[in-house]
Amino acid sequence: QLPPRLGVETPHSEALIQLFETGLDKWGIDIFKVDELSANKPLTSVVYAIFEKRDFFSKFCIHPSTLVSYFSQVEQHYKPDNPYHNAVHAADVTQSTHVLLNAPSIGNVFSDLEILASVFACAIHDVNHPGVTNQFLINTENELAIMYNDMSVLENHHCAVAFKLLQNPGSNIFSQLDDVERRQLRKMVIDMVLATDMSKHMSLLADLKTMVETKKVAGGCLLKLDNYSEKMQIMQNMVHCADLSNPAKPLPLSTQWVTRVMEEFFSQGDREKALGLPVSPMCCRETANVEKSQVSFIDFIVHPLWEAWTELVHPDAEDILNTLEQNRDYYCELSAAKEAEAAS
Ligand SMILES: O[C@@H](CN1CCOCC1)Cn1nccc1-c1ccc(OC(F)F)c(OC2CCCC2)c1
Ligand SMILES: [Zn+2]
Repeated sequence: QLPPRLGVETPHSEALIQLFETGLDKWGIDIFKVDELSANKPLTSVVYAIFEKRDFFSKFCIHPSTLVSYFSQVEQHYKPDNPYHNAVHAADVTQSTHVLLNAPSIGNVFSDLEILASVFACAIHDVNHPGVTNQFLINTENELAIMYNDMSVLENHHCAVAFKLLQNPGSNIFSQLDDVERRQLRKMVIDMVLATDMSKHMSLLADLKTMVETKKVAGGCLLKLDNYSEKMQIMQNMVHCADLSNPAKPLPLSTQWVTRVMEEFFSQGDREKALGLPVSPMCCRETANVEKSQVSFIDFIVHPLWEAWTELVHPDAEDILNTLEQNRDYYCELSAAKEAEAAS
């Protein structure tokens, strides 16, 4: 028999259905409201809603109860005590990518399997995140760093946990794919999740800029890119853009993410101090300048990435870039005001 609507038991199912009706395809849905209305199952409900909207249940012969069984386990493996790297972030990145995939200029570029892989990769991309950085795991010789030889430690772990959960009985949502499709999907997911490692950011962005310069466009649509590598570059950058989309969301959402990420960074700083380790940049709650850090994060990392993406899908992401620039100015003014106050 069918699981509850949207795959989650909640007293607010009607309101949640309403919210998805109006907001699922919109940049700026209140994902924190989704968290509340889904009784803290934002990931399962967002994935269920996207699979329904994209008709994935029938396209890939996935039984709704299998989807609920698998993503409930994935959701449980996101640590709810993490202020930032929790299931709400996963739901946010997944829904953001769902919106990016709807850009007209991307329309016919990706196959259903590639779209399935992208949505799945987002949903699991930070699963079981410990709330500390790769550098912290390496510096403390954490078992995960030993396991993955200090290479993309978190990202390898997220992938491995996600695929291990698929093997649980009644949870393999890909059981009806043929072997070729399943192998292709697994490779695409691994390539996308490993590309969310911030140490890959500069090379990913360089490739995106090269592609934009040589962009093959006909009639405003990106041409069907035949080779895997070019297509994967776009998918990796799309997921990376969604992962770094907090500053490009409406300000009330963006400020909540800043508070959350700083809380997570500060608790890492507290742990580093307690361990006698040097405190990582922006992790010291006594000295960090939150607003200034956001301005440089946007100027040096987020804006260059979104500028390149906006050019690639021109003009579909103009509003997103504008929001990013407005938010940047907000943090800049806040930072200046803080400085002026400190000087007075
Ligand atoms: O840590 C970031 C990459 N580092 C690379 C080295 O330079 C500083 C930035 C990306 N990252 N990785 C995991 C979470 C986040 C991350 C996600 C949303 C962030 O801000 C906001 F949008 F919520 C965010 O802000 C930090 C704190 C102040 C500036 C950067 C960080
Ligand atoms: Zn993430």
